Amino acid sequence: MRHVWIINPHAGKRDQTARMYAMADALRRRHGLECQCLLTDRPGGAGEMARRLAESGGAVRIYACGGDGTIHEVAGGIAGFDNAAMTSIPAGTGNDFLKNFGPDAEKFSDAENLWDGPEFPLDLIECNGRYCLTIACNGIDAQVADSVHRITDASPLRGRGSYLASVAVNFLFRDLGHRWTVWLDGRAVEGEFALVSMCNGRYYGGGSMPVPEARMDDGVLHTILVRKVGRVAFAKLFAAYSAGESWKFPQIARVVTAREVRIRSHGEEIVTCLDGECFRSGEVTMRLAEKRVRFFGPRGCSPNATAR
Ligand SMILES: Nc1ncnc2c1ncn2[C@@H]1O[C@H](COP(=O)(O)OP(=O)(O)OP(=O)(O)O)[C@@H](O)[C@H]1O
Repeated sequence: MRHVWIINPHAGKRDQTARMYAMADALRRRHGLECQCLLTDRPGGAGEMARRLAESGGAVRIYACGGDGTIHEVAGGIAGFDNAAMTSIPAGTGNDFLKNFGPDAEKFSDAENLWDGPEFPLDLIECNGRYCLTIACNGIDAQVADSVHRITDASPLRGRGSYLASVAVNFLFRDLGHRWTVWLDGRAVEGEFALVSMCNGRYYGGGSMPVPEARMDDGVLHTILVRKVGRVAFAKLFAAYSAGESWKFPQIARVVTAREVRIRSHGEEIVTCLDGECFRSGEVTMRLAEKRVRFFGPRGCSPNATAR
């Protein structure tokens, strides 16, 4: 069994490459493991490295060292491969994925808790030929995520701070609605939508939790649909949405459990964000990819630790 660290030196506030090398070295010395460290050289590099390792055919455990973007790439790279499993060593800014594990998230910082940890398969969301581990969002929340990257590059704000700044910018200066047709397992709904987000995990945007019932291994995806509303109504909804209480606004928001959700825009391109990584297109299809990635973690941990 190989143990491979895929390290994103550009994740988080400071480069943690040296700490990752030291952890890999410690496992090599203490347990005689075959450990290797690889550094990403560009965006998308972690996904390609993970895929190459999985395609090589041998048993491999991959440690995604970075933030949600790095985890997203590695999960997409090994999705569907039986010989490859992954975990996360947090070195990112938001690290929203690990929030799903509750207090056990801290244990992921030490590879000593990981190398022989149990495996459990997680569901994924397949979206336009890519994979998403936690939340696939479309509309205003994806626009917010898209702007977060620009704010983070251009200011000292990080994490929740840059997220809230991005919410303010989009809320004040962008259109809050889009004319879309949305198919829920083939059933069409037409109208103006602020956002349509499919949730496998519970957290994004530095800690917002739109659907607290979402579980990452139950073969069920929860999609939250929010209709276009005025800025005042949206401001009232925002806090409830982030706290998983959008049920307080039944005229505006609803949650469905469709296995496939398709969105077609009748105007500008749809902004989609998968685990914080954004792209634009005219049509988006999101569907359940059940138990598609093998994940391992500290003994006793659960990706549903904070689920209601
Ligand atoms: N060598 C590299 N050079 C430049 N960018 C890279 C490199 N390797 C990876 N990236 C990009 O760095 C970005 C940020 O990585 P990541 O999301 O893991 O960290 P983060 O943004 O600090 O954390 P989080 O997403 O948890 O807030 C990703 O979009 C990834 O594609």
